[in-house]
Amino acid sequence: MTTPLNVTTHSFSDCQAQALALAERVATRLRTALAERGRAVLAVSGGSTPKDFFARLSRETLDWANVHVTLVDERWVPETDKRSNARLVRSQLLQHAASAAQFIPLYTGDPTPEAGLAIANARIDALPLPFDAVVLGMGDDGHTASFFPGGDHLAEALDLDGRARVLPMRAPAAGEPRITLSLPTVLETRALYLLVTGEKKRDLLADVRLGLDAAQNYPVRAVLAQSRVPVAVYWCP
Ligand SMILES: O=C(O)[C@H](O)[C@@H](O)[C@H](O)[C@H](O)COP(=O)(O)O
Repeated sequence: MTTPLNVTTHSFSDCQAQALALAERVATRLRTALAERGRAVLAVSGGSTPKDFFARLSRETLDWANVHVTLVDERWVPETDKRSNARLVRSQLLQHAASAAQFIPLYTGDPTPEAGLAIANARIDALPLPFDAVVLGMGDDGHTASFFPGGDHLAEALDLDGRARVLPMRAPAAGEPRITLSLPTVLETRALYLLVTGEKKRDLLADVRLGLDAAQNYPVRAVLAQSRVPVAVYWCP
């Protein structure tokens, strides 16, 4: 029995075309927000996939000084660490025109995400939500954000009625302790994008759509099967 998904998929023959198309789409979303509300709010994910997207988006001409940029999730490391998503965003996205954006990191410098949770929650609470765009990635294990299989706060993070905006997350496949927006906060957006590459991730998404038993526990399924906001998947080989 297939899973009714709130998803449209945009497939590209090459990943530069994918990156450019998403950058143009997100830039349009930001320009609309700036025109209508005088400000825009963007949340992006880390990992290796978004580098080309970030490079393209960083060159888009718009009023970046009135754009708030934050992270969907973060590895609990300082920005001096190569694993830092804040480091990735500062070096790949907040360059060129986008260097003027207001960046709100999640890492607080506290020894653990649990210790930094109140500050991180306050930072997200202070944003003029809803987001205008949220860009997710996905791992080969079906995680997205830091919603990892076996995560210690996974059930709470995926609770659509949950009240926490940000949660700590420790999981076997997560590497460092993480901090992540909760699913209801990820879904508090005018537009939601899932940026994925490669056949393995394409097939994983197909398994979710087909409702295969193996896919039932992929955390990304919670994002694809919800009915609050449509998901636009951007895929390239
Ligand atoms: O902190 C992170 O790693 C991300 O936020 C995470 O959710 C990422 O999007 C996936 O792990 C995909 O990572 P790749 O793009 O490296 O495959």
